[in-house]
Amino acid sequence: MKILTSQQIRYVDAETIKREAISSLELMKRASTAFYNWFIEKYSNKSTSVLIFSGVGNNGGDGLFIARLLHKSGYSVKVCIVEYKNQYSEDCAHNFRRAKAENISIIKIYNEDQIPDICKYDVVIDGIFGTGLSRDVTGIAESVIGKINESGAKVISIDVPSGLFLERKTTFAVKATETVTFQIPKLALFLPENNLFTGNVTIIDIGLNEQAISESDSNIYFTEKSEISKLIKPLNLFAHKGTVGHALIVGGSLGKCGSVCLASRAALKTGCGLVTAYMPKCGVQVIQINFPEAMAIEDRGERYISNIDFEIKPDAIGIGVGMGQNEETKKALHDFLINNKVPLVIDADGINILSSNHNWIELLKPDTILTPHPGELSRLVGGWSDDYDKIQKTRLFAQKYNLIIVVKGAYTLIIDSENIYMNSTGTPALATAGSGDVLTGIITSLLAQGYNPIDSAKVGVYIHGMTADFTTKSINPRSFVASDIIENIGNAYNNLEKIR
Ligand SMILES: NC(=O)C1=CN([C@@H]2O[C@H](COP(=O)(O)OP(=O)(O)OC[C@H]3O[C@@H](n4cnc5c(N)ncnc54)[C@H](OP(=O)(O)O)[C@@H]3O)[C@@H](O)[C@H]2O)[C@@H](O)CC1
Ligand SMILES: Nc1ncnc2c1ncn2[C@@H]1O[C@H](COP(=O)(O)OP(=O)(O)O)[C@@H](O)[C@H]1O
Ligand SMILES: [K+]
Repeated sequence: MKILTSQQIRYVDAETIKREAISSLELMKRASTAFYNWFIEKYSNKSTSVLIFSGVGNNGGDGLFIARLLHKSGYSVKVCIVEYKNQYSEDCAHNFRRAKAENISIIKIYNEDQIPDICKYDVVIDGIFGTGLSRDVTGIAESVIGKINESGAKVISIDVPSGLFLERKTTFAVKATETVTFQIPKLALFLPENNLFTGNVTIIDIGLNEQAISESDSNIYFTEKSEISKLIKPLNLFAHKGTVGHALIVGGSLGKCGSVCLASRAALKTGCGLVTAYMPKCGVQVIQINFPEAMAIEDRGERYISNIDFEIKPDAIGIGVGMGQNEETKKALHDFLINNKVPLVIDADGINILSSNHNWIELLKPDTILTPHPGELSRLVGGWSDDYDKIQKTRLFAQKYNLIIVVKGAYTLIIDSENIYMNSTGTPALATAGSGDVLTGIITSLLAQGYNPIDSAKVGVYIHGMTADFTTKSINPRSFVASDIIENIGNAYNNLEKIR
């Protein structure tokens, strides 16, 4: 699904009205009804008291329409119009008149003293500003947003938290508990630094014209299940272990050999036919005892890798997990990169070694996948001033070296020289030791099975996140560990295959 800018959203809005021959009011009705349906499912008790703050644009129009729907179905509703200017949008003015005629309690707010006691209400709905925000919030809107944030009330924002900029850093906005956004994912809703404003984000369909969305020129995508599902390769009836890919995992050092075990096990559980672990001597017994399905090759180093040398012919290699940064290991990585021709995933210390030897990055073949967490990324591309700057720096880095960078975290970003894919699966349960090692194993396995590098990254990150999504009820997220990801890879495949 494409992630669009506010300007593109306006275009899709206008094109939907034109191509489907509906009025703008009808589109507002669709959006408000979709919000209302979401709301009544979550707050089915009609004694819930609702305070709605509406602006004078179409976001405010939605707020008023929602007020009418809630009032009609028996909820106790009060509306405060935050009149930051006296020129209402046509559809907002229409709904204002209708709401008044329907005897909904409405007040206009021009100064702070008029703001009601927000804490008295069970839920606040925020419809002050939407995607039309064009400058910093000041005046009465600023005061109201300040009061909402101080109140500690449960706040649901319509489309976007009021005050959130879609294309640049936000410093002041409604701090929503939930944001219910209309159909098109907006980049700003999924950036770590905006989580304070957005709370939990839900995307709801409002019937915008799909053709108009697909015509919009965007190279940022929000990954969807249906798209990932189509990428999964079918199994061949005559497959044998030699035809479905051989993954090699290179890593480990004394005390960190578990990382290679996790990555290797994840690789095999993702479906490649063979896995070999390349480890220092101290790791070989560890993996052979813990994971008999894997083969192992011993490096000549006792405690760390000192010379990467093997005769097997793997289809993909994942390197770096638990590897450490001993000088001999660094040289071993350098020599390996000079000679390697096999599709490659680099993680953890592999990335750290490259960060401290920047000219080695040029040794990487096009479409090599790097999987940094935020700390590793900042060493690799340099620091950033905000999330937009982080994305821009990573994009330029990916373009310069022709690489695929998997920026790990909630809503992991997969950035190559042309596109950005934002992952939509996963929960904080994944913030656990070894979770990244498992991801390296999954992506390496997909590469070994013949998926192209960008699909390997997209599918791998998606499956990894799905394992946490499934288990929120069966495993409390606090006690979810990396092995639980591995155990649920099969369930993730089942789920993806179900919708094909
Ligand atoms: N996606 C869709 O297809 C659909 C979208 N819909 C809804 O429409 C919403 C977008 O509506 P919108 O364009 O009317 O913008 P919105 O944010 O309500 O207000 C803009 C007004 O605020 C003003 N203004 C801006 N910044 C300001 C500031 N700092 N301080 C003071 N004023 C400021 C600005 O004035 P101007 O910049 O022109 O001076 C303008 O008057 C969208 O979020 C969704 O809820 C659905 O109804 C239907 C389907
Ligand atoms: N809050 C979160 N929501 C979704 N995914 C997360 C969250 N926190 C971490 N993850 C995922 O968990 C993995 C953690 O990787 P990493 O930090 O390298 O772990 P480790 O070094 O312990 O293996 C990444 O894939 C990341 O995207
Ligand atoms: K809003």
